[in-house]
Amino acid sequence: MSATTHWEALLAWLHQEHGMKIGENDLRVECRYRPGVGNGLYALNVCPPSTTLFTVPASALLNIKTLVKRYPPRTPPLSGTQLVTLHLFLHRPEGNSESKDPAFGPYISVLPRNFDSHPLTWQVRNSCADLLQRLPPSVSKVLDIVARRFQIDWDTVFEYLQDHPHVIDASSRSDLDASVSFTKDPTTADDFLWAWLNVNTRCVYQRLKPTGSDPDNLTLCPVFDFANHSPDPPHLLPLPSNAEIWGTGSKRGEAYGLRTPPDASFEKDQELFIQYGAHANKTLFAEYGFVNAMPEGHVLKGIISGEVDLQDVLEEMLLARGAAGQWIKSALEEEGYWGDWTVHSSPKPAHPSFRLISALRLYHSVQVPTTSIPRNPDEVLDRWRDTLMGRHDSISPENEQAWRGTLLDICRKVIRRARKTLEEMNSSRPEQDADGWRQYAQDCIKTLWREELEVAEAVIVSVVNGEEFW
Ligand SMILES: C[S@@+](CC[C@H](N)C(=O)[O-])C[C@H]1O[C@@H](n2cnc3c(N)ncnc32)[C@H](O)[C@@H]1O
Repeated sequence: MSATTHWEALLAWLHQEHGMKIGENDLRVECRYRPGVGNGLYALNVCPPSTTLFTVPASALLNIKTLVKRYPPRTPPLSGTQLVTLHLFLHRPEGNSESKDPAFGPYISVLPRNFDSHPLTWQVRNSCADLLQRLPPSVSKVLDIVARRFQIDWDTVFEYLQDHPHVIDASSRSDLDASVSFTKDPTTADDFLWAWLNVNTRCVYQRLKPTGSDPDNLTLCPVFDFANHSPDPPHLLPLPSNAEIWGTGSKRGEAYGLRTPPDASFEKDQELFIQYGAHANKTLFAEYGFVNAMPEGHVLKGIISGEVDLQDVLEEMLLARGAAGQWIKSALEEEGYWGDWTVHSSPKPAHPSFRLISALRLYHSVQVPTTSIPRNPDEVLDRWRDTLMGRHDSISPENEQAWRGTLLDICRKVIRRARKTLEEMNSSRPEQDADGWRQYAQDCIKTLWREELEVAEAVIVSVVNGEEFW
């Protein structure tokens, strides 16, 4: 089936099976394909502010409410992510054919058929080492966290299938039999990964449970999940929810959809975006497999906001300080200042985060390069804590000068390694692949390094200009 036929089949299913209104005043968007980004949502006509673009009935959503009764219970229950992933896993389309799921088949059939270009796929399959090795350390770290989440969900669902092998009988696939619940072979893991990535890259927040922060408040919503991300407004907004307004959660789930914001209208044929949270590029890449576009120089000039996470650099520095480093690490952990040490290109001037400044202040509270613990630890810590609490602006002028100097060294190091990797990547030809995604992935990785380079350059300018940061 072509993309257009898939879209039409999806609309027919939403209308006929779920009673969704698809007249021109009820469905004001259409799915269209754009190379590099895939499918997206486009306005069929001019859309004034505060216009409902479409409403998908609750019964057509894939979430804990619509699925829980279909599967035997477990204690503790499968999470929303695990349940939706299990359902997709059991009804994955075979080859180029359609999903045979009698309940959600036409929806499952429009989902991406593979995630070869997603970095989690490389990590789980142990493939594309050339790309994985080129990731900035901070991106590898986020990817490891995503991979751990995937592994926990896969282990849990696998265990569930072992306890309930007859669940496999509900699968509409011809290639799944009960043996799946006994062997965790790579093909089965790959099927589960496909399902999990669909959930992780396409689920949206929907208030289903009484507590707003419940991790099961997520849903796969047809049509909605064609919306791509843009860091810049205007963004479409989810339809208001009664469950959210009353703070109650929703017994059977609610219809869901999108509307235009109160302060923006959209032209006919314009692509319509949502914002997948205010994520840094490293998170967008590890979770969703893409990065925000960054024209050269825009981060350096502060036109686009860039961020670098310096965890690996600081950890290396602390390791080199022996017992003193270990002592500093413990103090940072105890005060809740361990990690999340970042530098930013905007708002101007480019600057280190307060957490980074604080870590560097403590680092220099023990004379560098001394490797032994200070003789007056309480005194050292008290003076440092005064800066955390705002009782003092600094530990001392010498300490300020020292951490600013170290920040310059760190930025120079970041620039060196970014330049080196970019040069290597520019001089090596990417491996060819049939779908052409490798070039796209390489470009994303280069953007990640360029962000590191430009943020570090901008911070050097700030330090050299004597900017005060707080
Ligand atoms: C919710 S889906 C959006 C629809 C998707 N493009 C499709 O083809 O079905 C999220 C995925 O779309 C892609 N995507 C979203 N926003 C993007 C953007 N600004 N640039 C590139 N890819 C984007 C990423 O692959 C992401 O994992």
